[in-house]
Amino acid sequence: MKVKICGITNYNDAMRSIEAGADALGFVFYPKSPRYITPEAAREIIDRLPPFVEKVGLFVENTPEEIERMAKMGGITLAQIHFDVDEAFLDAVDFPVLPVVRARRLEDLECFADRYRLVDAYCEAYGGSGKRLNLEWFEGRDNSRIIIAGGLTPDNVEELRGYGFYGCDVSSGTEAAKGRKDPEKVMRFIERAKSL
Ligand SMILES: O=C(O)c1ccccc1NCC(=O)[C@H](O)[C@H](O)COP(=O)(O)O
Repeated sequence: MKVKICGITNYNDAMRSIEAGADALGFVFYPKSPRYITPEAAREIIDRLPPFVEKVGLFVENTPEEIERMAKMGGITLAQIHFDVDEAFLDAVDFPVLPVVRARRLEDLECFADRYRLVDAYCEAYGGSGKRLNLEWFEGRDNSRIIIAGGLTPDNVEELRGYGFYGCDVSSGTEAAKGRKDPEKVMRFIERAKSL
């Protein structure tokens, strides 16, 4: 399973995550987040990172024009879009896009059926809440295009076994404090997720 470590704010956390086996890193371009990083600061980190690791920018309620401008400024390779967007909005963004579904219930998952999407627990803060999703919603479904997020930790990630998710995403469950990673949690999370 692919693993994204989200909420990267500094070079050391980025490198430790990559060395532990992360497939993707997330940079939160949302000023109200405790993990906020400017596109310029993300660029300074990303320019020093090795290739073949996805650098994901997180956008909340931005226009396609803002997303493109910040994405290029930040040097990211994929835009993760937190918004109640439709297909037309996604098509208007001139950049590879990962739409986020904030799930309240099973029916929410039916949208974007032909795209890969990240499914997160519904919360006012848009993400990084540590709130869990109900895994029962995913039983008996094709989850091969779903990246599961929401309240995952090194201690519960093995519960994802058997669901066939494409990937998983974690933020607060690998932190020592908001915006600072705990290297031991990062290593343990990735090791267990990769064993599924
Ligand atoms: O992490 C944030 O602060 C954040 C703020 C605004 C929009 C999205 C945000 N994070 C999104 C993520 O992809 C998180 O990794 C995801 O919500 C899971 O978070 P957690 O439950 O803490 O593992």
